[in-house]
Amino acid sequence: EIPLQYGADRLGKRQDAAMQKFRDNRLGAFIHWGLYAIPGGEWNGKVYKGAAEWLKSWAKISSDEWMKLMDQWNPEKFNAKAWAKMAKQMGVKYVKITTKHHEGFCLWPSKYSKYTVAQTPYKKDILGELVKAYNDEGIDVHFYFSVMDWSHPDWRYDIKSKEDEEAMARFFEFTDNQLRELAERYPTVKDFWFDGTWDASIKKNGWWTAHAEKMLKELLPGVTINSRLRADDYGKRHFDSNGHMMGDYESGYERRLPDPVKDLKVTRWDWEACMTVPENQWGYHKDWSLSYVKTPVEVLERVVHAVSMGGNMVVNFGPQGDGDFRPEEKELAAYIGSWMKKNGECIYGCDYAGFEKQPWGYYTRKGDDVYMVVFNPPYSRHLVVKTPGGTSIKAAQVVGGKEVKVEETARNEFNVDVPSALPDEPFVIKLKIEKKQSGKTYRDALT
Ligand SMILES: Cc1ccc([C@@H]2N[C@@H](C)[C@@H](O)[C@H]2O)cc1
Repeated sequence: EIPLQYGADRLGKRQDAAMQKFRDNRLGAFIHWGLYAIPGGEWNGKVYKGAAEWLKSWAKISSDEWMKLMDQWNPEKFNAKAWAKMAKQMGVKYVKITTKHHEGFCLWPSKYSKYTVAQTPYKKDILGELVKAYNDEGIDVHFYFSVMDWSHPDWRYDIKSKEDEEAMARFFEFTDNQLRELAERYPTVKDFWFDGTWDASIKKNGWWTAHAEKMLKELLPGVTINSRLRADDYGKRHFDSNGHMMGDYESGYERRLPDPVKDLKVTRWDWEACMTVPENQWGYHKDWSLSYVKTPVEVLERVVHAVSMGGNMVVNFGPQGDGDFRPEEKELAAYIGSWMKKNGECIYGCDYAGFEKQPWGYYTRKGDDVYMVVFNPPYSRHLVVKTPGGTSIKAAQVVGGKEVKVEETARNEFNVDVPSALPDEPFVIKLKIEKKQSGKTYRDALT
């Protein structure tokens, strides 16, 4: 192995209680909320199709011009308790909030920046209100933090001169101050999810990324940190030059998921995916007709897909500038929540089952219970299950419903019956499995 000073701090999954809670949570929500929610993708009468939280970039707006939006920041419909109720009803166990996105506007009254809620007509500490409201509902709070800060004069994309080096030194001190401030003001925060760390200016300073993780873990024992923060001695990100994951969970699955057959390697480490409901909108965009908007079932399938491979899924919400949510997002939260109320046991605390993927859907597992989450019931009305060697199925029951017939059809192969009255939404069958060789003998073909 290559000797590294700023490579992975640990091999294998963290086994402490805080990480187990991160893992057991499984379903989270992202909140992308900032000045970009005010224009909602439109500038000077032109609607930009790109991600709304990047409007400043698409419309080539100067920071001075962009920050004038602060004078309009007064979300009169914002109600932290209502947001927390919506999250509770959706069944999310944690919420990741953009404390500061690339634009540099802070949802908390940071004393290190003049671009914060304190300098807006709203004045109050939005982040503080949200942390309290979510925590009061028993929901963990995670902080999204963009290292790249378009508003800061010392931010550099690359380091090509002594001045750049000196500027970035000041920038890292500014960032350390903000991170320490967040940790000290909101000590119940459970995770920092870093973004905006792909530029050369960060890759050439792997030492700082290791320092930032170490500093937060000293301030908040148990806190989890995403792999996206980290760059090693050679600028390698997420996984160091020896192939070991940095941080506590992989955070590369943004708007994409590992393949359930080809990418089983991800079951060896912790990982968390995040997704948008439109094709690519994190912040509020006023016109969702510009791209495909996933249906609630399509969102649900991605949640189950992630959990079936031992990962978490964070579903994104982009609140409006007035502090309310668009109807599509309220409906999505309600649908997911009603499904979780009936079937959440196949998500929360569940992991990869180690069964071969089948076309009808996904497996998840909790101890000896294996769940079949069915999205595509077959015309045969038989759900084929291929069990690992020495494993057999003792019983099968629809969650919230009746037993279904299980029949052994070949070595380590079973037919589990689809319920006679086919449910009108994805349904879950709970299997009782047992370590048992089959009583039957099977001959393989001679070919
Ligand atoms: C090219 C690109 C840069 C940044 C992003 C940010 N990461 C997501 C989690 C959002 O915050 C998006 O603005 C997305 C794509």
